[in-house]
Order: sequence, then structure tokens, then C-alpha cells
Amino acid sequence: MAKVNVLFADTFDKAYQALDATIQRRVVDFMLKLRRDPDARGLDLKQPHGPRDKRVWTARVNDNFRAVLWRPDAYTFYLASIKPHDDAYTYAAQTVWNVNKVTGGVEFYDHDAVEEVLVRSGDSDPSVAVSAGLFDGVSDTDLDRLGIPPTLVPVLREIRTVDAVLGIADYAPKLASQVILALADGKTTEEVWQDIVAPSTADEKVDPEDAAAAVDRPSTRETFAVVTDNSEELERMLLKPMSEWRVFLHPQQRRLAYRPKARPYNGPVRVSGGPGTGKTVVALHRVKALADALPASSRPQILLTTYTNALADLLARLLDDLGGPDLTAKVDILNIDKVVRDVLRQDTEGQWANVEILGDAALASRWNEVIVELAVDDSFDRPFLVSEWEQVILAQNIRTRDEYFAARRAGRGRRLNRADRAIVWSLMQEFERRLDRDKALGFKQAAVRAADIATGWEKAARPYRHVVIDEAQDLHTAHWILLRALAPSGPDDLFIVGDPFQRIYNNRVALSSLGIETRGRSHRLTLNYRTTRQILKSALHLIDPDSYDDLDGGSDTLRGYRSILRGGEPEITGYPTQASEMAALADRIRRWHKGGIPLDEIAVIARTNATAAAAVNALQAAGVDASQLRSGQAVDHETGVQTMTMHRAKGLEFRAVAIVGVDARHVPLETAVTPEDADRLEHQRDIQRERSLLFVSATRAREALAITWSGRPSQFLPHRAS
Ligand SMILES: Nc1ncnc2c1ncn2[C@@H]1O[C@H](COP(=O)(O)OP(=O)(O)OP(=O)(O)O)[C@@H](O)[C@H]1O
Repeated sequence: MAKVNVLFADTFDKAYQALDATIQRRVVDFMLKLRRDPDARGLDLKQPHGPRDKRVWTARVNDNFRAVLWRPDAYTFYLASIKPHDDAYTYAAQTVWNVNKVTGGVEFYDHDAVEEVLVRSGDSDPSVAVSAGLFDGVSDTDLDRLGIPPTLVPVLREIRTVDAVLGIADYAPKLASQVILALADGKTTEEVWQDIVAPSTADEKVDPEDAAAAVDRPSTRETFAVVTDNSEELERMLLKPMSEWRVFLHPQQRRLAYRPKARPYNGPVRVSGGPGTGKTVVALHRVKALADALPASSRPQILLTTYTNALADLLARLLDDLGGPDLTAKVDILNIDKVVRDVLRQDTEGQWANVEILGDAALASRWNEVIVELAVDDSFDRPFLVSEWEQVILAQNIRTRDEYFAARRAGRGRRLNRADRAIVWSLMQEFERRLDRDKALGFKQAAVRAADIATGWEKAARPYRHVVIDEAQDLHTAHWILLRALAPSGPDDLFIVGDPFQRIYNNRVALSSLGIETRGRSHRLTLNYRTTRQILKSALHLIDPDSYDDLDGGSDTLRGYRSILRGGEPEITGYPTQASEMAALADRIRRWHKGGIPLDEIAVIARTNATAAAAVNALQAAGVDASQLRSGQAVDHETGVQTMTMHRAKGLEFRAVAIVGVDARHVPLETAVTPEDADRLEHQRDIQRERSLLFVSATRAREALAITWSGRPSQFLPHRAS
């Protein structure tokens, strides 16, 4: 018998999750049976009356339930849903299927449901429909070129209202939904082609009659997952809630992660994209693809790293979700500081194995000591010295006075003459001498030493074959040199994922200058899976999208960044006092909770620990369960509303987010911004970083967002705050 292909749609998965456990078991048996012998009698394949597509069937799962499927040829089955007997026949008759001419992907939709949207919105009522069609300016040829299924074109011609567009986007196939939303938003057909359609087009010429050839296309797999012969794996795919990211990838996500083995990446790859575009998802799937291709070995050959400990823990949990222990056994998942620490530990001959690594607070008090004891005047304050140390001395691994005098200080706003340099160098030298004396290092300094050690290793001694990096925008130059040295240069060596718009630490690099060449291997994701269109729009108002550089000295853009999710408008509100702001916060949270959002799916985010603590106190006093999530601490779902700083919120997501204390003193935080007259460039960068913090915070929200303040509003919200 020829190979049987059985695939199930994301809608099938949802219908499955609504069934009770005994029927779920029957469903898995049914799927496996269909795969083994599609002509088995018990399957009872029958066609509905008057179908829109003659290749649609229903099949028996048990006496009460039937599956709805498309059988374009004898051996190919696409499962759409599972429904009670009569509903299954009705639904089967209504569905329209096709292989998309542009993407080559199989897609389907419920045509009757789409027509009902037009009736409900009044758009199809001839007595009302006097206004112009919303898509009159787009020709049939263009709609065809943009991958709109032919049967949807007449429907689009009837649309007159935005309500109808939104309703139809809920039912249309994925690509068509994105295209019509973007056209309705006023994007030109060329923009829609470039930003939405082109990344999903098929690699080869598409034969719309050949549904079997479509099975493996990335755009088919955006909606359909392949049924394998492993019942456990199948149950895992169907069962886990929120599992979509594990199974249904955007064509671009799939192409990036599951590159054919025969065509490895010929060097480092860089993937960028706005918040919520599934960068972490791509990194996790990339790890899986690399791991699947590796033979079992005694120690992990893949390093998956990110900036903070909390994010590394999150990655470990997600990777386990994706592939279980077979996968995680092949991967070291470490935050960047642990990577540094691991390398230093291997320096058993040298002086670094047992060194103490100091955090920012400990370093700050040492700087203060040096300044008080040595500085002749106050022309170089601690913020200046810290950034000079990190951005110049450590970034260029400068060890001598001569090297410092010859150093490039590009990007540093304050010019230093020779006399200035002499003073700064003497302060630096003394600062480092004291650390040496105490056998201590700062975190970034530790990274420099670790990079020195690792770059000295023979190629064969490099511990990993593949390094996958998430949240790359926040790594320091020394981290990059270190990571570069951990895997030998070669195919599939580095996979780098990050978003410059979310840079919240003061590190910036040009990767190519560090021997990490990603030119020709840089990709950008644009479809947001997390956040509603309404929230995204508000979040985008918080930043200036034209002023962000990428990791390679170029500029990054959010062009094409979009969502197809829908929800309410964010609330952006000021209050006279902090007490009234907090009282409103408690009310808002009660409202969200009453609306069905569990407390632990609600986050309160503030710029400082103090404001976060004030929010926790106010909520507790108002009888709302809340706790503060500290840095390094994992989310505890037992403790009610999760309250945290903007830094801690990075990489997380919640159904509802309230950002509090967004006033003129705290956002941007006065103490975190270099005065403009002290250093204009540094000032601009600080402001941008503060903006990014607010942007990161707002984009953690999936369904509901509130931004509030008391007193004078933040300068980042001026036009709405008035
Ligand atoms: N193909 C997909 N199908 C369904 N959900 C997805 C898909 N890709 C990503 N998601 C979901 O979208 C959300 C954001 O994904 P992810 O965290 O990977 O994005 P990100 O780009 O790393 O975000 P950020 O930079 O804001 O931290 C998650 O809930 C994830 O499960």
C-alpha cells in the first residue's frame, strides 16, 4: 500500500481538548487506525449531502462523534474537526478546501460561517449596502497574487464595514486573514506582498491539484500536524493546553528552525523580530532540530543560553514541553553568567577557578571608595566610570595604559583629552587592582576573562557543536567573544535570536567586528502571536521605531509587525495620587478576575522595586492576593497577582498587565538617565533604553493592558496623557 498521510488541523486539536477522556482515547485510536488502514470498514467513511467540496468526508469515531476530513486522494487525509454526528455532517458540507496557489499550503474554512458574518454585519444587505466596498481599490488579480482563495474573493467584494473584516478574519484561512486585515488597515498591495505573503511563498512551483505534495510544505504545517504512529506522542501533541507553539509553526518559523540537514546554515544565523513574534519558539525548535540530528553522546553538544537565570529556567521548562527528557539530555541550558562561571572553573591551573563574582551593588560601593579616595575633583562620576569601564575597557579587553590611550571611544558622548585619559586610567587601574587583591571580578569582567580562556582552547577542546542564543540584544561584547569560542566555526555553529527594540541593558555590539558574520543569514519575524492588535498599537506608540540599531551596526525596523488577535482597547489613565491609582488598580484587577482571568495570569509591572512593593501592599490591603516576583525568582502560581519590575518582566507573558507608576519621575527613571549636558549620546541611549523597558512591559500583555500614573505623566505618553 502507498504511504498514507494523515494530518490534523489546529481546529481538530481544539475540538479534541473539549471532549472527555474516554472519547479522547477513542479519537487517538481512530487516528492511528486511519493511518494504518484508511479503508478499514469500522471507519465508515461517508460524504455529506450537498458538500461545497466533493472530497470532504466524515468518519466514525464512536456512535456519537464523527470526524470531518478532506480526502483529496486515496491516501491523503486532512482532519478538520470532530463533532457530534449531525453537526459533523453539517460542518463537512460547509467547508471549502484548497491548496493555496501562492504558498502551496493546504487551507480550509467554513464558507457558511463567513457568509453569516456578512449578514450579521449588514454588509450583504442590498438595501443598506450603498457605500463603497472596502476592497474596491484592490483588483481581483492582486487578491489572487496575495493568496486569497478564489471562493473568498466574491465575499470580500461585499465587505463594507470594518466589523465585517474583523468577523471574516476570524474564519478565513491564516494567510487570508492577515492579508485582509492589513489591506483594511490601509497597507498597499505591495507592502502586503512584501511583509506578509512573500515570507510564506512556496519554494517550488505549486500544483494546486497535488494535495499529497503539499503535506510537507511549511505553510501546510502552519495549520496541520502530521499523525505519526506513536500514540504517546500523538496524545502529547493533542492534549497539552497552549500547545500550539509546539506543533503549528508559521512557515517562516518552520523554515528557520527545521532547515533540511542536507543544507545546513553555512555559519551564524540571526533572527530578529518584535515582541511576541515567536523568537523563543524558533530558538527552541532550532534546538530540537539540531538535537534530532545528533547521535547520543555522553555530554550535551548544544548550548542554549539567554541573559538571566529566570529566563534560562523558563527555556528549560519549555524545551522539556517540546521534547521531554530525550531532548533536554542533549542540551545545556544556562544563563550567560553561568556559562562564564563554567568556563572560569575550568581554569584550574590559573587564578580564576575560585574567583568571587560581584554584582552591580557590590561594584558600585567599590567604585565609590575609589572615587572618594583618589579622584581629585568630581569631573568623573560613578555612572561615567562604570560605562567607560564596561563599554571601552572591558569591551576592548584593555589591560595597559598605552592600550587605553590608543583605544577607540566611538559611541561615547564625552570626549577625553590626554590629561582626562590619564586620570580615568588611574582610577580604572586602582579599581581593578582592588578587585584583583580580593580575588573578585565583576560579571562583565568575568566574561572577558572567560573569553580569554576559551579563545585559547584548541578547536577539538571546544565544548559544544551548536550554540543557540536567546535575548541576544542584551549581551556584552565579551559574552559574544566567549560564545563564539565555545563552538568551532562551521555549519550550524551559532543561532542568534534577539530584538533590539527590547534592549534594556547597556550593551551594544557589531557582531561582524567580533568574527560573527550573519550577512545573508539574517531573518526577521513579524507576526505577533501574543498580543492583541489594540495592545500592539498602543505599545508601538511608546517607542520611536526608526531609531534602533540591529546587532550589526545597521538599523532594525518593525515593518510588517502585526497581530491578528482581537481584544479591548488598553486603558491609559492618570490619577491625582498614588493612593487613588492603587485603589483603581485593585478595582481593575477584580474586574479582570471576574471576567475570567485567574489572578496568577495578571501582572502588575513597575519601574522600581519600591513601586512594585507599594502595589503589593495596596493590593493585599484591598484583599487581593498578590506577591512580588524578585529577580532570579521563578513565577509561583500559588501567590496570586504577580508584581514585578520592568526588568523582571522581560520574556514573560500574562493574560492581563497593569503597568503602574508611569509618571514623569519614574519613567524614564531620573537616576537611570545621564544628564544631557554631561553626555548627550549616553543620555539619548539611556532614554531609549527606558522607552524599551516600557515597550517590553506593555508587550507582555496578551488580552488586557492598563497603563496608569499619578501626578505628572511620563514623557513617553504625552499625547494621550493630556
Ligand atoms: N507558531 C505559533 N503558534 C502559536 N503560538 C505561538 C507560535 N509562536 C509563538 N507563539 C506564542 O506566542 C507567544 C510569544 O512567543 P515567544 O515568547 O517565542 O516570542 P518572542 O518573540 O520570544 O517574545 P519576546 O521577545 O516578547 O519575549 C508565546 O505565547 C508563544 O507560545
